[in-house]
Parts: sequence; C-alpha cells; structure tokens
Amino acid sequence: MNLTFYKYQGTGNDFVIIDNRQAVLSKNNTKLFARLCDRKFGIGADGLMLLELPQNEEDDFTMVYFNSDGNESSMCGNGGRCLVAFAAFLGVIRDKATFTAIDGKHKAEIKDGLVYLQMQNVSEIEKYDSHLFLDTGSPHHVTMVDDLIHYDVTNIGRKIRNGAPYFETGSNVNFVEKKGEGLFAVRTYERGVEDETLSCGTGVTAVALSMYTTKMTNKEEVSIKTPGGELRVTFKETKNGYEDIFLIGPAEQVFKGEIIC
Ligand SMILES: N[C@H](CCC[C@H](N)C(=O)O)C(=O)O
Repeated sequence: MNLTFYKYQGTGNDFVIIDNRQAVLSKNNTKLFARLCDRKFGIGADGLMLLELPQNEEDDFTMVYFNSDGNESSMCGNGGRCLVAFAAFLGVIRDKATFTAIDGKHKAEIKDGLVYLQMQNVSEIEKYDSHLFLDTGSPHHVTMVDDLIHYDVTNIGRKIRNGAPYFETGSNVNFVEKKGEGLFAVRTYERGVEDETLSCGTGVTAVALSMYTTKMTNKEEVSIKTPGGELRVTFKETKNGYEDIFLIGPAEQVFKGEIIC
C-alpha cells in the first residue's frame, strides 16, 4: 500500500502526519507506526498523528497521537499545534480550530504565523523537595538544575522516568534553568521516545505553571527556550488552579512524501 504522509516540526519536535479521514489506518498499527517513526528504517519522527473526522458537531477534526514507539499516547502539545497547521493546509479549517484529542476538547488559532493551542485546565500540582509533578495532558516531572547545557538529560532523565513512583507507566522529565525574569531554558527526556527531544509542548506548559507556582516568576506569561526553539505559555491563576492555558509557537510543514508499506 502506498501511503501519503506529511512531515511537520514544532520547535524541533517532529511528527509524521497522515490524513486518515477515510479511516484507512486503524489505531492498532503499532508496528507500522513505530517503523514510520524509525530514523533509519523509516521516515523518522518523535511521534505520529492521524487527522480523523470529527466525532461531534462542534469539532473540526479528531487528533490521534502515537509516540515513536508506536503506542498511542497522551496529549502532545507540539503535535497538536502541528495538526492545526496541517488542518489549515488541507482547508479543513481557516485560522480557528476546535478538535478533540485523548485528553478532551481543544481550541486553537493561527495568528501572525504562530499556533495558539489551548491546553486543558490544571487543578493540581504536586510539590516535592526535589521536583514537581503535574499533568498538562501528559504527565510531567519538573526539576531545576544548574548548567543545563551540560546536564546529562538522557541518562538522568531515563533513570527518573523508569524509577519510583513512575515505573512502567513512566513520566516525561523536564530539566529547567532560570535565564531571566519570566524566561527559562528547558530540556526534556520524553516518555515513549525514550530519549531527549528538542522540545516538548506539554512539558514547557508544565514548566511554566511550575515556575509560577514556586514563585520563580510572578508573570502569567512565560517564555521557554528549548534546544529546538522558543515557545510561550500564557495562563490565568484561578481558585481552581490554572485555566486559559495557551501553548504558543511555530509549526512548519517540512516535506510531503509517499511510503510503500
Ligand atoms: N511523549 C509524551 C507525549 C508527547 C508529548 C510531547 N511531544 C509534547 O509536545 O507534548 C508522553 O508520552 O507523555
């Protein structure tokens, strides 16, 4: 079977995207999805997304996300931003989108060449001496470090991801360094990629909220430098936690291709 795919990247987090509105591919193609994400035997990507038909009236489409291990996973913030850009490219939307992903409904808008993706509200942030833990659509362990640029993200990240209390289920692991007022640098070890990625959207969202809740910033707008580029997170503190959370950044179509599979 010949399969048309599109390659997108959002601050270096890269994805294979397939228009699956005809439902040609079923979700249990784990081996195929892992192969397509393989950087030697396939196209190569941190994850793969299917754009599918909406399941209800308000939605423009449905998002289905798979990590590069081929398994369907929790929400991908950078992926969601890329899928919105893809939907606009296909003409499924103009510049505004409403879609459903595994963590629920999302609204998004394309403005001045950037994709604004509304993330789910966050009502709980667990605070520990060494780190914080919260779920921004995916689970995130957030810890501050010095000299981030030389930090052993892969080995230390892997240990945390597999150790207590995460074990098999795991967590994404974000290492943060403050660079200025409302400005942080982040490197992320990503669950399901099982390596450092150049950027993680739900991860920088988790970092922004963590920095605010620990008073490392008093701004409800945080800029985050990742190795793949800069993202912005805006949010509002409410009596229930954090709402109106937006992940803002670029999303680019890198190439289109056809693969025999
Ligand atoms: N690997 C993550 C999902 C993708 C998260 C990341 N790519 C993002 O942009 O949010 C997990 O399994 O929890």
